[in-house]
Amino acid sequence: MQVREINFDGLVGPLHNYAGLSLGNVASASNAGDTSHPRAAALQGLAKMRTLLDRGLAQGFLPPLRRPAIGALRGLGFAGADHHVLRQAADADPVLFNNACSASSMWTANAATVIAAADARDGRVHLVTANLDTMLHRSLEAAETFANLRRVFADERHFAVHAPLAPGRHLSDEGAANHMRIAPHHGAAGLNIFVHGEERGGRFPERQCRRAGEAVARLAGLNEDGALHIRQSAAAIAAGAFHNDVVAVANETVLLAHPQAFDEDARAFARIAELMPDAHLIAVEGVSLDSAVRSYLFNSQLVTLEPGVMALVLPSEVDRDPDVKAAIDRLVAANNPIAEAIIVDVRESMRNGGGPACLRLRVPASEAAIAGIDPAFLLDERRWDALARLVESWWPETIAPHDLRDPDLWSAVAAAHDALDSHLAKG
Ligand SMILES: N=C(N)NCCC[C@H](NC(=O)CCC(=O)O)C(=O)O
Repeated sequence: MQVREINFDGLVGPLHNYAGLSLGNVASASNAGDTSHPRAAALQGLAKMRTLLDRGLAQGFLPPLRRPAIGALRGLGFAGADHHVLRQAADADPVLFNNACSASSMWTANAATVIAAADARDGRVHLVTANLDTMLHRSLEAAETFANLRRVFADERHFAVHAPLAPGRHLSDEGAANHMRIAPHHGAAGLNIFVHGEERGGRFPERQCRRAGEAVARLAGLNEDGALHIRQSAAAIAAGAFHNDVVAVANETVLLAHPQAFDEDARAFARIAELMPDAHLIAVEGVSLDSAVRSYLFNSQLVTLEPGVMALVLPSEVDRDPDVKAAIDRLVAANNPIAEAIIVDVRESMRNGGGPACLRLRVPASEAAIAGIDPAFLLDERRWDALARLVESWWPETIAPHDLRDPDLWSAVAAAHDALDSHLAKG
C-alpha cells in the first residue's frame, strides 16, 4: 500500500516565551528570562513547513493550545472573570502562573506516540496522546491535545486516537520524542523502538517510563517482535538529552544515533541489527554528547525525498560546531540513503530546547487515511499563506518576562487565538 509520511508541525503560539520551565533542558534553563519573539518564532516554524512542502513532502500543522491555560487555573480554584483568574494566579503563585503561560504545545513530537497502520493489529493508525506528566507546564497540554487530535484525525475507520495514559509519575509518557520506527518503507511493517529512562538518581528527571511504552505497544496491538524497549543512557540524560530525539533519529531503513545514546549501547545496536538486518544503523562518531546537545544534530528531521533518497533537515545551530559540520559532511558522502542536508532557522524554538524534530509529529497515512484527515490541518500554498498572514497580523512581536503579567498582552493573545479559531472554523 502507498503510504506517505505527513509531518504535523506545531504552529508556535502567540504567547511563546522564555520562562525556564524545563529542568534538564539546557537551552530552556540558560535562556530563562530572555525576551522572546512570538511572531518571528511562528514565522520560522512556518518557513520550515514551507521548505518541506516545496520539496514535495506532505505537511500538516496542529494549532497552538490556548494560553494562558485559564481552564487549568480555574480547576485549581481560581475563579471569576478571565483577567481576574490570571491576576489572582500571577499574584498568588507566580511559578504556577508561568507554567500556565507556556506555549510548549508547539513541540508536537510530544503530542502523542504514533503507531503505523502496518504495525497495528487492527490496521489503523494509532495515536496515543502523551500525558507529559513529568513537567507541570507540559502536563497541562494532555487533555486539550487529545481533543485536538480527535478533531484532526476524526475518521475512526483509519485512526484510533487514544486518551493519555493515567497521570502519575509511574506512567510518564512524552510521546513520539521517545519512539523510533525502522521499516523497509513507510507502508511496510516495521520495528518500533521505545526509549525510556528510569529513576537512577541523576541530576535531571528521566521523563519516560518503560511501562508507558509497553502500554502504548499494547494499546496499538503491536505484536511482540514489532516492539523493542531500550533504555536511554544516564550520560545522555545528564548531558541534557531530556528526550531520545536529542540523541537519535530514525526514518525507514536508517537509524542515526550518538554512540552514547543508549544504555549498554553495543547491545542495543546489536539487538536492533538482529531484528532489522537490512537497516543502516549509524553510530555517529566524532561528536561529543555536549556538542550533540548544543547543536541538536540528532534533533533533525530525517525525511524521504523519494524511495531510497533521504534528507536531513537540520537547525542552523549545527553550522557553529566544526565537529558537527564534519559529521554531517561524512554522513551525506557515505554510502547510505542520506543525500542532502537542509538547514532551517528555528532559532526561537531552539532557545527553548526545541529543534526541527521536536516541532513535528510524524503520521504515516495511506491515500484513504489522508482523505479522513480534516483538510483544514493539511497545508498547501493557499493555507500556508493564510496562516502566515494571521501570524503577521495577530502574533505579538516580543514578550519580556514582566509582560506575562500585563492584561494588554492577555487580551492581545486571546484575540490572536480567536482569529485563528475563526480561520479554522471556515475550513
Ligand atoms: N525533544 C522534543 N521532542 N521536544 C522538545 C521539547 C522542549 C520543551 N521545552 C520547554 O518546555 C521549555 C519551556 C520553557 O522553559 O519555558 C520541553 O522541555 O519539553
